[in-house]
Amino acid sequence: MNTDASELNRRREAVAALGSGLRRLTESAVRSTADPETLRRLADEAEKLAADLEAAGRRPLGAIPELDDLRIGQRTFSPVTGAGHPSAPPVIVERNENCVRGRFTLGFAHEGPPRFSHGGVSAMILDELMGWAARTTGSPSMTVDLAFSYRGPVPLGVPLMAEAEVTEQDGRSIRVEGRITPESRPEAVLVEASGRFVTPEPEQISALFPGLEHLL
Ligand SMILES: CCCCCCCC(=O)SCCNC(=O)CCNC(=O)[C@H](O)C(C)(C)COP(=O)(O)OP(=O)(O)OC[C@H]1O[C@@H](n2cnc3c(N)ncnc32)[C@H](O)[C@@H]1OP(=O)(O)O
Repeated sequence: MNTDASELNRRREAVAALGSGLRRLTESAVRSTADPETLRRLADEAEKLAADLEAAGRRPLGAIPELDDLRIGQRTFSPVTGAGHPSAPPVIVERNENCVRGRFTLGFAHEGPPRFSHGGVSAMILDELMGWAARTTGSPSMTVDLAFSYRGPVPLGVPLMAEAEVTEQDGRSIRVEGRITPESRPEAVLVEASGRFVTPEPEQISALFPGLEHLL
């Protein structure tokens, strides 16, 4: 496959375009009040679309898309930040020295209590952003312990912000704090998180991610 910069850009834009269309479809599907005949017809069309995509080529389990950069946490098909993922908000991340900030808006696809986000969605967003913050230390790491305090419901359809920063590093262990707030009121913390990330030993990395060591 041709992987020069312009070809990668064309692919990046096309992946984002498909992701955007699928997000609109997902949002429409979970809001739909259509009659059963319409739903069945659209279900058949969805099966055909899926078959076309499958026939056009699929990556095997464990293969890293060429658009990804694992060293900074960038995953094209991440369920949190991936422009190509059908249910990612997607969170748009800015990296700073030892902290990261993500901006996003949640929709019906992320609903838990009526009008508010599912608690697991908030947890998933914080886990990912805190992982990006841990990566600012320069070492790859994995979440081993993560605790959340839900202080207020997270509204759908409102611009939100997630922030995470490294608070301590001791050998392989990295402590990270995170929070979700409305973008317009950063002082109003809705979800708070505290976690620990551990850098696997080189032999653990080889056992867990064979062949990918040079990408981590
Ligand atoms: C390499 C990067 C790839 C990209 C990752 C993307 C981010 C993710 O999505 S991570 C996914 C979710 N997380 C996981 O699946 C991790 C599962 N856990 C593991 O595989 C292992 O715990 C692993 C490999 C990280 C570390 O294993 P191992 O080296 O045997 O741990 P171990 O020696 O027992 O513990 C290391 C330290 O962490 C602590 N620790 C381990 N597990 C926990 C835990 N659950 N809670 C609190 N502390 C823990 C230990 O107490 C120890 O601390 P200390 O050094 O102070 O004694």
